[in-house]
Amino acid sequence: MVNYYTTIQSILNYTRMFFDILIMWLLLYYTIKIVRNNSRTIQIFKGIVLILVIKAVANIFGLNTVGWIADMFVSWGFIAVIIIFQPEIRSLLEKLGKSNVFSRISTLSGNEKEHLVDELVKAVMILSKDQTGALISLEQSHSLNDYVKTGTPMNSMVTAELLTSIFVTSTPLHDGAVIIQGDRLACASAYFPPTNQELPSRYGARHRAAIGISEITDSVTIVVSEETGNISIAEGGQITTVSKKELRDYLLRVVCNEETVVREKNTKTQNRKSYFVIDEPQLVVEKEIETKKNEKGLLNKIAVKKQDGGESAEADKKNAEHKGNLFSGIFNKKKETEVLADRLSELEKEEENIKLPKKKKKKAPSSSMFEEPEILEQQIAAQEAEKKAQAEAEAAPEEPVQAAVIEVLEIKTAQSEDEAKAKKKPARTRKPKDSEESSETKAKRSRKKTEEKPAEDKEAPIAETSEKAGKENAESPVKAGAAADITAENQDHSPIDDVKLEFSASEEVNDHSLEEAVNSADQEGSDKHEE
Ligand SMILES: Nc1ncnc2c1ncn2[C@@H]1O[C@H](COP(=O)(O)OP(=O)(O)OP(=O)(O)O)[C@@H](O)[C@H]1O
Repeated sequence: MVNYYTTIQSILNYTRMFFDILIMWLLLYYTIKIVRNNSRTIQIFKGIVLILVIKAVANIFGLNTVGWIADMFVSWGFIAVIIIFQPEIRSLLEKLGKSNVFSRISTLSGNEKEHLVDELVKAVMILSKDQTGALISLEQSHSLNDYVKTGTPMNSMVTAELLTSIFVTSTPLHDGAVIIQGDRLACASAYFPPTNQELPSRYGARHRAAIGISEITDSVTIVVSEETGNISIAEGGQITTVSKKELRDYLLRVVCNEETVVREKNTKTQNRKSYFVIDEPQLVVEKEIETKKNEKGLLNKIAVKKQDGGESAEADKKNAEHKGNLFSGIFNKKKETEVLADRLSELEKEEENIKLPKKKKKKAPSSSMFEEPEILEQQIAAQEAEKKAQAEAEAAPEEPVQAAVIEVLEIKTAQSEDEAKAKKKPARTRKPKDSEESSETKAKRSRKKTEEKPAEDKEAPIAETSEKAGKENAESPVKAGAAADITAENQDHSPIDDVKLEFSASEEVNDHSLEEAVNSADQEGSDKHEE
């Protein structure tokens, strides 16, 4: 009797020990998992380990003060860790609270599960082909009821027709996500909290939302890109671009819980992206982390049903090399892939029966549409001002000539009127000769002269001014000609002569009118100068 009692007692003790170790192991496992998935926690974990090492070293060598400080850190560190990891702890507890032991999906029969997978694959294939954006989340053990509330409740059977209709862009329900609970389409237009991870710019709001929901729940989210038609799966904060076949394999595993074969060979560590792997993983270089190829990540979970009879490792390797991506190596069963291919081609045929409405071609936005309205207004105003200035310049071609004359007058105002009168005669006699010359010839002559003769002390400002006027007006024969008149004569005559030439270009100018012109031009020049 005593023996029986002690045996039961020892069995109970062993059971207790077993559960004790199991719970501790689970705690350790999940702690390491949380630490490893978060770069912030890795840093903090390293810090804690460092303090423990310092404490041990201090104890060994009898460094009392260092040991005391390390002790303080350890005893208060517990509270610090709780404060620092508050968001992580909260989400962990939330997950525990919301997890169902029996998820809706697990209560479905085998046929129902397979039907669900087929309908999903068919819908995604159509949406991908049509490049219609979609976001479909499959509830697992963690309830998505909170997110169902954010959308439009539907509670209908999952069919490819319904799914594709929802995401047609002209429908009111297309914006947001569809949530599937079990084999029911719970809601459309649901809103998911987007991730805060730093992602490449090509991933927009839809992909962010998919990663976001996969971070806080154990749901599996399928994303169809509107831009590329690519299909991606988000799970556990990771997103992976998959092919149609890979999508089906993955869903079979997730929904039907088919026994899978995880690749066992090639256990060497290799660089793999932390959360992004596209069809050609070698092209992706962002945020690489060291992971084991055979570890149970998202990629490795995509495997096929286990069957009797094996295929040689060589064939598997060849297959992997042929496909050239991470998914390829995991398919161990040739027969199985053939069966899958058959089912896929069947689905493709069925998919052809569903036609989506033709998309309206959107007008590509011009770059100016993205600019600020104020900047746009400023640009328009500047353009108008430029046009106005051009129109004015065209309407008043003589203005530069007048300006040049005024400049000449300003420089030469010191010269006496008598001198000007004395030089009137030759100017008048020369006038017909000048007027005979074409304005272009004058311009050429003026430029030549200016180049040949460097301006003399007295004449320099005039020459410069004339040259400037000539250059400015080189494009316009009228302006150039007028400027040349002044330039040419400046070399031999006084500025008053030039003025006379200018103003008597087409008609006879008498002394009186010339004086008046000189005076008025002088007045105008001084006014402008004042301005
Ligand atoms: N937080 C969210 N929850 C649910 N759906 C969202 C959320 N954010 C965006 N979406 C959906 O994504 C659409 C916008 O996608 P966006 O073009 O920004 O994403 P994307 O990741 O660049 O994908 P695509 O390649 O399809 O363009 C929205 O019209 C909406 O339907």
